[in-house]
Amino acid sequence: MKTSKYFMPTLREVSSDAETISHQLMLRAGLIRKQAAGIYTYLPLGFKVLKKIENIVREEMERSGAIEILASALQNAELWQESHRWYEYGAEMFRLQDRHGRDFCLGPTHEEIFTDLVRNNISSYRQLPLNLFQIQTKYRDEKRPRFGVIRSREFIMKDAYSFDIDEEGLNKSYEEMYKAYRRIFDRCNLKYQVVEADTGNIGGSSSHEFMVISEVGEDSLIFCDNCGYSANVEKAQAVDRQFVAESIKKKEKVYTPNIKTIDKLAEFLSIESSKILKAVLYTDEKARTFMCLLPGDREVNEIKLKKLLGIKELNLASEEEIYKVTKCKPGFSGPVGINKEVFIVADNEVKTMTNFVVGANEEDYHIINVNLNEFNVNIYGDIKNAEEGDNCIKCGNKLSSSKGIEVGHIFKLGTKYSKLLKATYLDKNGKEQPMVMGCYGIGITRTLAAIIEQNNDEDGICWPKHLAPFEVAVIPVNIKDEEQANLAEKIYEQLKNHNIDVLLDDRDERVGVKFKDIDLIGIPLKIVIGKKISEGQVELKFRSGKETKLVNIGDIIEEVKNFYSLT
Ligand SMILES: O=C(C[C@@H]1CCCCN1)Cn1cnc2cc(Cl)c(F)cc2c1=O
Ligand SMILES: [Mg+2]
Repeated sequence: MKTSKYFMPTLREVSSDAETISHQLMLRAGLIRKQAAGIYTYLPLGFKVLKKIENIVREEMERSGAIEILASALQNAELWQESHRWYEYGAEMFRLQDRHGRDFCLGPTHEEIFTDLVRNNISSYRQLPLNLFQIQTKYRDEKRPRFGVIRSREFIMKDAYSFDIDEEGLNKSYEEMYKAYRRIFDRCNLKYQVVEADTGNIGGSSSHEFMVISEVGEDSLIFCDNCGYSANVEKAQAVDRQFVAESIKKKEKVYTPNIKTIDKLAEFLSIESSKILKAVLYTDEKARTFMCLLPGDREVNEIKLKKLLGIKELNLASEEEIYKVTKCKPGFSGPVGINKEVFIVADNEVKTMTNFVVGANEEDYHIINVNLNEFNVNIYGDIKNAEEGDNCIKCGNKLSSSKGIEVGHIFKLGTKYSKLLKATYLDKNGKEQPMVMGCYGIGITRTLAAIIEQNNDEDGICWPKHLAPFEVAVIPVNIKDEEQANLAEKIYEQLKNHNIDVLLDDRDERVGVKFKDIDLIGIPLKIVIGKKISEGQVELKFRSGKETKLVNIGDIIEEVKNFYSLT
């Protein structure tokens, strides 16, 4: 390919709404262009790398025995009504009607579609296990698309669905996918962590997420360097602290004028925030208001709370709802003296708290030296976020935390969809059984961005060699110099004849501009044709490490093949 005939519109600057380095570089290097909020066009360079990632995914999925299909993006509502999910998802689902007024959605995921396909075409245990996958565009109307293609409203996903006769079969399929995912992300040169994850409302028993370690990641992961325990903070557990028991002190109401936050209260009373009992009021889908209690230095984990109480909708109580329970405005809520009817859930760590501070349910007042006999907790449980510095639930070692970008998520679904959609098979006794399913997703476009997040420097993208949009860039220092231009053309042709994916930068630009562009788009190897031509030599410049090497013209093919270890 020659830059004079190519389409790679590079930019020097990008608008400030590109907050992450991958978003900035994908725009500047001419990989994508924004069509609308959360909707992108992939230009030639971006498309080429996308295809390389897809091929890695395809190869490893097929190696695991999965079979590729391509399902429709348009999905008929009937299937989502059968699975009761048509009304479960609200604004996030892109819905539309066809010319006959029939309801459709643009597929955000394909559990229903794949289950319907298999129930209509598989009927015997002899035809299982089966793992079907696709690489297809997904549509989700994210409330806040951000970070370029990392959280977009239209994205490319590899999604796979496995069908087995029983739990044991599912465990084997799940294990195969787990190994395939490791091979895929290893081949993408990604530094990632596999974490135990929440299954969300997709159902199923357990799931793992593949998290690319990155400060711009929206997910928080907790892990133990010692024993390898790692989990999304949504699900991560830590050892409950046992507070030192003190002898009971005299309870006392104290004036705390306008002190409404834990930190201000701890400072005002010169105590640790863990000596304060934090009370957070929530409402559920039945509009019941209930109170959560945790040590003041803990945060509520709403996913754990919902699971513990079996709640579908959880919202922070409004000022009115708080007033109804505490007869007070927010900031002074506490469990002492409220109506016995109000349901109280407390984190396990509250069990060992003594002489703690609570809101007095009176404006500008708190009560110190309160103890557990002053109120009734309906249920104790783990409703807190595990944090860095907590003790590992598995080995007791100190836990670490980092941010992650979720690039893969695999689920043991069980029989949720096969029961709802009657995807059954006849077992060897001729008895009808529901298939046991798993589902497995990789964000292809998100993986592209994650690779850039982890592979860049001040000059631009530093692709892992085998993922770069071109393998070599041939750059004559001065295209007007006949000898340089001819040699560049010759080298370009020679490389093409050896199946090297080469870009000839034949633009009439200063060499510095060419170097800047080629380094921005991250081509791993530049062959520079300049003054050394008189000694029959050219300069190889390597993108990562920025080293330079003079080679004889006759050795170029050898050198390039060595660099790509193609020999
Ligand atoms: O997609 C999954 C689970 C797995 C992930 C891997 C590949 C197969 N599906 C979970 N999920 C996420 N967002 C959604 C958004 C909408 Cl609007 C929807 F209608 C459904 C879903 C939905 O089900
Ligand atoms: Mg997920």
